Amino acid sequence: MNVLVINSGSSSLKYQLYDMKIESVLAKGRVERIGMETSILSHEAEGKPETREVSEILDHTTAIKKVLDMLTHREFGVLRTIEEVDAVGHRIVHGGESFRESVLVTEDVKLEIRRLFDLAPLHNPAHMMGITAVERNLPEVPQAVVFDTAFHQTMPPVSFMYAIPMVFYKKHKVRRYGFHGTSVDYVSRCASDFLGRPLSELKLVVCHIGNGASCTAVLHGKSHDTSMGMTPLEGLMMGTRSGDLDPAIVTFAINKEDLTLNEVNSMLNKHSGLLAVSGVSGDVREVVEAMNNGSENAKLAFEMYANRIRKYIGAYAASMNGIDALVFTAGVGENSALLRSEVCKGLTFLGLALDDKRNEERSDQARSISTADSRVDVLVVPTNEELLIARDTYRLVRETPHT
Ligand SMILES: Nc1ncnc2c1ncn2[C@@H]1O[C@H](COP(=O)(O)OP(=O)(O)O)[C@@H](O)[C@H]1O
Ligand SMILES: CC(=O)OP(=O)(O)O
Ligand SMILES: [Mg+2]
Repeated sequence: MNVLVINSGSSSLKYQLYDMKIESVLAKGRVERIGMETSILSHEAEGKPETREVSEILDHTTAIKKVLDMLTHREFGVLRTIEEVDAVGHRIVHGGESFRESVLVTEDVKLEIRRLFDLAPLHNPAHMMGITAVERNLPEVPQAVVFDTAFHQTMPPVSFMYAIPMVFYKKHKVRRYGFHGTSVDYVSRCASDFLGRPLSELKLVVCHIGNGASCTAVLHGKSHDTSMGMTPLEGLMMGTRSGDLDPAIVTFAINKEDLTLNEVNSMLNKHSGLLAVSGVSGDVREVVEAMNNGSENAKLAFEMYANRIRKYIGAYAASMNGIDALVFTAGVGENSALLRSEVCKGLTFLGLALDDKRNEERSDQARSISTADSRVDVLVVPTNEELLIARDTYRLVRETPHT
C-alpha cells in the first residue's frame, strides 16, 4: 500500500510517499510560497533532487495537483498513475480534547477540526485546506488525520489546568494541550528499544528542539507534562517565539507601545526568541556563528535558549521524582552538539555525565552520548513524524472494512 503523508502549513506543503510493505520512502518534497506569484517545488525520488519555480500555485488544491504530477512524472516520478496512491495521512497540530488518537477523515471529523480553528488559528485552517485539496484531486482515496496533541491527552489535570477561573476551561476549553506529540511518541518508543527496557519502566524527558521546541516528561510511556500549552507559544524559547513570560507583559506592551492585540501576538510568535535577543537570526546555526564571531547578544541568546531547556528538564525530573533517560531530537536537538553540551553542563546534580567525544559524533541512528557510569542515559534519537503518520494511516485503512 502506498501512503502519501502531508504536513500542510499556511503557505507550504511538505509531503512523503511511503511504500508501507517495506516502510520505505519512495519520494518526498515540499511546495513553498503557496498563494504567491511564484512558488517553489522541491522534489526528491531515487536520490534525484529536482527544484523548480512554478507560477500561480494559488491554493493548496493546485499545490497537491502539482505534487501528484511530480509523483507520476516520467523522469522524476515513482508512480505510473495517481491511482497508485492508496491512502493519505495528514499531520494536524491541534486536536483539542476531541481526539485522543488518529482517525479516518469523515464529515464529523472535518466539522470538529473546523471547530478547533479558534485554538490553532495558524495551523488548523491550513491543515483543512490540505484535506479538502486531497478530496478534490483524489476523491476516492481514504484519508487519516494524526494529531500533535493526541499523545498528550494522557496528562493529568494537575499538569494541564491553568490557575485561572474555571469558567475558561469549562466554557472555552482553555487548558494545556501540548504539541509535537507524534514525534515524542515515536522517539520514546525508539529510546525504549535502544535501552532494551520496556516503556512501562521508564521515566524520560524528551527535548524536541526544532523550529518549534518543547520538552515532555514521559512517565511509563505516557505524556505526564509538556512545555507547550494551549498553543505552541508557551514553554521553551524558540527561533522566533518567546516561550514563557510574565503574562502582565502583554497588557504592559499594549499600553506602553500602543500595540494592538494582533501586533502583540505577532511579536511573541514571529519577532521574539533567538531572533529578538541575538538580533541576528532565529536559526541556531547562525546564532552560533555570530557568537563565535564575538557577538555578545548572540551569546546571551544561546545561553538563554539552553538554560530554558535545562530548567524544564530539572522541573520534570522533580515532577516524576527522577529520570532514567534524557532524549534529544528534531533539527537542533539531533544536530547541535554544542547545544546538548551546554544543556547538560548544569545537570551533573542528577548524576548525568555527557561523553564529550560521543556527543560530537554524527549518525542517523539512535545513539547514547553519556558516559558508561552516567546515572541518567543521554540519547540522540532522530525523529520521524512522517513514518508514524504513515503507519497510523496504513493501520486505520486496513482495519476499516469498507476501504
Ligand atoms: N547543525 C545544526 N545546528 C543547529 N541547528 C540546526 C542544525 N541543523 C538544523 N538545525 C536547525 O533545525 C531547525 C529545523 O528543525 P526541524 O525539526 O526540521 O523543524 P520543523 O520540523 O519545525 O521545520 C532549523 O531551524 C535549524 O536551525
Ligand atoms: C507545533 C509546532 O510548533 O510545530 P513545528 O515545530 O512544526 O513548528
Ligand atoms: Mg517539526
